[in-house]
Amino acid sequence: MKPAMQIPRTGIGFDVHAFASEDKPRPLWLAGLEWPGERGLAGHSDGDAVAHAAADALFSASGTGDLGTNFGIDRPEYARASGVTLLIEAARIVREAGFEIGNVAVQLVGNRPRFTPRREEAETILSGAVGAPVTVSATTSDGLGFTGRGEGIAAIATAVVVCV
Ligand SMILES: Nc1ccn([C@@H]2O[C@H](COP(=O)(O)O)[C@@H](O)[C@H]2O)c(=O)n1
Ligand SMILES: C[C@@]1(CO)OP(=O)(O)OP(=O)(O)OC[C@H]1O
Repeated sequence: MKPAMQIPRTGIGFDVHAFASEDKPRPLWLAGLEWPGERGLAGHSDGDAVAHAAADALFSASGTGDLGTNFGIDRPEYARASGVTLLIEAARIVREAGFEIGNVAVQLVGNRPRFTPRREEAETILSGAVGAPVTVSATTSDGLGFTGRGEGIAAIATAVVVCV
């Protein structure tokens, strides 16, 4: 007998982190990579907005909450946590809830860092963390808004999961 078709579920995630103030410098971690010479992002964790948006899209698709409910800032173990660590844990939670992950697509919005030269490196690391393809694109906001003024970085993500 033909098995019933599993209808895929989509999810969405969005995250923003401000650049750290100059008197409290931090390294930049974004899309699972360190970016030497670039201004770091503020946050309880390492501020990796790309990894956070990807994790939130996975939680959204699987109905397993969001970043705050799974990794709240009241949890000292997540202080300075890397985005890749959070993404690995997010994928584990999603699979434990009975889903397989199809893919995750993320777009970062910001002037810097110039992302394209390291896109493949980032996609390899993030795909390894999720255990499914993660693609990342980048755009500026044409000089407009907080990303255009260089105050921070935004990332938006979608994910597809299937109940197994
Ligand atoms: N941080 C960024 C932003 C953009 N790119 C690349 O530049 C292309 C053009 O960006 P526009 O915002 O002017 O459309 C974009 O498609 C990316 O390939 C980048 O590498 N890093
Ligand atoms: C990741 C967490 C937890 O360390 O902290 P932040 O680095 O501040 O990141 P954010 O995207 O604001 O939200 C979720 C938090 O729970």
